[in-house]
Amino acid sequence: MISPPSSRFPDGRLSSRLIFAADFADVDEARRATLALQPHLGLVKIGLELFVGAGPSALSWAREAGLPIFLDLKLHDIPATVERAVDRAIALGARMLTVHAAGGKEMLLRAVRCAEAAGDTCTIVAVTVLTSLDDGDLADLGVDSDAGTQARRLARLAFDQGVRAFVCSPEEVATLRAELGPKATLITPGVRAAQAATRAPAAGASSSGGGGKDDQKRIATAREAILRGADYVVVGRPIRDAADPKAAAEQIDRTVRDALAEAEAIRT
Ligand SMILES: O=c1ccn([C@@H]2O[C@H](COP(=O)(O)O)[C@@H](O)[C@H]2O)c(=O)[nH]1
Repeated sequence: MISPPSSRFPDGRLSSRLIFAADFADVDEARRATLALQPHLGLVKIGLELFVGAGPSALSWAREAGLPIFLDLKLHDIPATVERAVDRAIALGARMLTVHAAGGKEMLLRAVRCAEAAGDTCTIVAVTVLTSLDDGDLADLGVDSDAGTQARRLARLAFDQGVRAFVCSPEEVATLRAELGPKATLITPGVRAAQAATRAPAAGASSSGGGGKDDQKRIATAREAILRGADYVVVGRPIRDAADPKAAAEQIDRTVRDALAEAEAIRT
C-alpha cells in the first residue's frame, strides 16, 4: 500500500496512484470494466458522461465496491450554487470533487468551507487549465498568458482560498510543485504513451487505444508526470480502449510505482 501524498486526502492508505477515468455511457459497463481493473486502481473517476446519464446511481456501484470516488463534475457557477452542489456531492460519497479554479475566490472558498463543514471526508480539487487547451486556445479565450503561467496563477488563487489539490497537465507539474510546495496534491490527466506525442490522430479518431493524443494537447507519459512531481495520474482512453484494458492498467500502475520509487531515490 502507498501512503497518500497529502494529509488532507481522507483515506489513510491507497493501493495505487492510478485514477481510472470511467468514461462510459452506461453504469453497468462502467462497473464491469472498472471492477476488472480494481487491483490496479487507487480511485475511480466518475465524470460528466456517466453522471449526466445515470445521476447519483453513477456512484453507487463504486461506493459498494469500496473504491474511492473522484467525482469530476468541474463545478463552475456562482458561489452559492457551487456550495450547495458540493454538499450534495459529498452526500453521494465523493472523496474528491473538482471545481474550476476560474470560478474565482469566493466560489473556491465556499467549496472548501463546505467540504470542511461536512467533516473533511472529501477533498476539493481545483482544475487549472484543461489539458485539451494550448496557448493558442487560451489566446482565443482572451487569456494573455501561456498555459503554464495561467495554470500557476489559477492554482495560486485556489491555494490561497484553502484548496490543496489541483488538476494540471504534466507539463506544468514542476512549476506548480515549486509554487505550492510539498503539501499540494497534483493530479495529472493528459497521460499518454511515449509515441503519442509524435503520432497525429487519424481523422475522426476517438480512441487512444492505438496510442494517439486524442483531444489532449498538453501531454506526457505517466513516468514523466510522476518524476516531475505529480501525485496521481488520471488515465481513461488508453486503458478503456486498449485491446487488453487489464494489462494496460497493470502496466501503467507499475510504471507509476517505479517512477515514485525513482523520485524517492533521487530525493534521498
Ligand atoms: O484538464 C483536464 C481535466 C480533466 N480531464 C479528464 O481526465 C480524463 C482523461 O481521459 P483520457 O481518456 O485519458 O484523455 C477525462 O475524463 C477528462 O474529462 C482531462 O482530460 N483534462
